[in-house]
Amino acid sequence: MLTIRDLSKTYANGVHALAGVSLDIPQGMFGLLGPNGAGKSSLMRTLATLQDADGGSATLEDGKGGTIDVLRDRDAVRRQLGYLPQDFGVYPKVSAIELLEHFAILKGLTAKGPRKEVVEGLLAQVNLWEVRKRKLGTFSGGMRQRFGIAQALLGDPRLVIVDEPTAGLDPEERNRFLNLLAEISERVAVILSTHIVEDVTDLCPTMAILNRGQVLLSGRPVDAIDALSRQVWRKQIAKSELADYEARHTVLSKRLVAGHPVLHVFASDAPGDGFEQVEPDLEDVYFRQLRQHAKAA
Ligand SMILES: Nc1ncnc2c1ncn2[C@@H]1O[C@H](COP(=O)(O)OP(=O)(O)OP(=O)(O)O)[C@@H](O)[C@H]1O
Repeated sequence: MLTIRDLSKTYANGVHALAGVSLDIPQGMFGLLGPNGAGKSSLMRTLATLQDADGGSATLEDGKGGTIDVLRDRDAVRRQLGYLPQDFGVYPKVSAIELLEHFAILKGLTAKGPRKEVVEGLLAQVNLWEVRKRKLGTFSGGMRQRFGIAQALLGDPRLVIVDEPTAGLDPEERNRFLNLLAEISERVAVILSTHIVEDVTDLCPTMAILNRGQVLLSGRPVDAIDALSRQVWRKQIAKSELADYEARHTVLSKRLVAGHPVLHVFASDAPGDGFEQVEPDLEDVYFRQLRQHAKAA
């Protein structure tokens, strides 16, 4: 669906935001996972034709047997693409239906009848029909993001890019939003960029981990989890023991449970010290990759 090869971008301040990114992004939901500053937004903005890359290529299938050069043929990409940026702003004094109408006109839906049908259909799809006449300034974070999805779906895109859409949403809104994305991904390719591991675990059949502009891993989460099988160990310790354990073990994560740190450590053989083996999850995969990358740097 989308093939990215050796994409690079260095900003004027010398930051290598993309350092030779290559990815194959299929239909369905693709999770792009990485910490703040990994380069996710730089990649999303490049694919959305909002900024130039320094080198590399990105090719999008056009659905008719041909391909589109994403870096050069911007108009063609824009006809196939919906984008929800990280900092999606709305006019607070305008109602949802008015603003969506306005975006629809900008997208080229000039005929009134069909436009009304599309706008109303999208508002119903993202569950904002009841509140369509309310001013956007009164919307919660989750409602705003669902409105953001409605505008991204205008013009029937084949690829939808959403950049960190769940940051700041409460658990219920986050769930609702992710369910909406899952529904959409049955029909269009969705790239979901996020620093929240569960967003990917819950939803994405394929994924990549990005850090400091480099792809650390890409493929199916289940395979990456399988590869860690029998190598993740867990133990609850006292806070005062933390530094000692960190010095002696490869600690992947520590989480406070009832005030006591629970460690996940990586070890190919039993690490002793009272650790018990656990089934690895995607968070273990993620922290292991980031750790290895930090060590190599
Ligand atoms: N316009 C810019 N000029 C200079 N440096 C930039 C610019 N945009 C991003 N950067 C830097 O490039 C790196 C990658 O940033 P980017 O926003 O792509 O990462 P990200 O993974 O989306 O992180 P975040 O979630 O924090 O936005 C960071 O070090 C950032 O400070």
